[in-house]
Amino acid sequence: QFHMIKYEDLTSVKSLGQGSFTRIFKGCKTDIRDGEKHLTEVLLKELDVAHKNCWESFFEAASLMSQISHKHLLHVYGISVHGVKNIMVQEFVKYGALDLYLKRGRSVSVSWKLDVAKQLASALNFLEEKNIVHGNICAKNLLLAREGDPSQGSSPFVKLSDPGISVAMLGKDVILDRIPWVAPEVLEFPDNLTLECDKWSFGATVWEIFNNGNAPLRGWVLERKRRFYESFQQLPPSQWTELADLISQCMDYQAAFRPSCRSIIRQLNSLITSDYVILHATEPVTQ
Ligand SMILES: N#Cc1ccc(Nc2nc(N)cc(-n3cnc(CCO)c3)n2)cc1
Repeated sequence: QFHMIKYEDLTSVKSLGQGSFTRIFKGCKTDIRDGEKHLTEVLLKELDVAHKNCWESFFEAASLMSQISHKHLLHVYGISVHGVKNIMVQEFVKYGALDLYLKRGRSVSVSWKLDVAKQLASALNFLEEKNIVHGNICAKNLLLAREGDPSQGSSPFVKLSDPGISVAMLGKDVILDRIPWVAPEVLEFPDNLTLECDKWSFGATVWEIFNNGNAPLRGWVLERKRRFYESFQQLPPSQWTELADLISQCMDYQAAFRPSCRSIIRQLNSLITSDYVILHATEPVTQ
């Protein structure tokens, strides 16, 4: 279901570190179109050999992203298999993962953050309309294509990355480690990812964005994370009550009570017009 890219048409330029079970490289793809040689800057996502057995799930994620197209969904050019190497070839998104961008201490305005949240909500709405579950919504999987001018509040532009290997393929410990992004019901039924699971993850991701990319429950051990769900705890609420309300609606332990994407977008729109935004034009950067 997707384009196969010849390994010899790819060159990797430099390593950019790793995602979970993958390593990522900045690279180049050459293709010949109407007799001309074209070079395209790409992101090469290589599945760790140790997780070679997950290659179906790895490529399923790629095919999900290449079957549909939306301005806030990452474009996947195709895949390349060469010996033990399984490589997903993606568009190179200029500023990389949003969590790292925010952690680098860029002071961005509240309206900048709301803009990003709204773009993610519209990508989720698009997937919901097609009844497609992403399964790994988090700030690390939000890629920043345009910075916008954070202080002038000129708008950023984000793209949702592929979900990677399905959480159902991974061990219990990986699922526990994804607390609080993974919906509570996924711990019991990892094979049954629903659209509601993405709503929960959306809530945790908005929390990250408004906490400057700092991970919620950062550094907690798995046992403590598990107890967080067992005792139905919520993330520390933002002092902006309307935002805290939206996050806790998304992170409702009863999946059926989580809001529709349309409701999420409506609530974000009313947040954007609230006076809190003007009062907190650029939050002081809290390290
Ligand atoms: N310094 C720097 C820098 C690094 C990366 C990019 N670009 C880019 N493009 C993509 N398509 C995907 C990713 N990416 C980043 N982390 C993951 C793993 C979690 O998904 C995926 N990064 C741009 C600048």
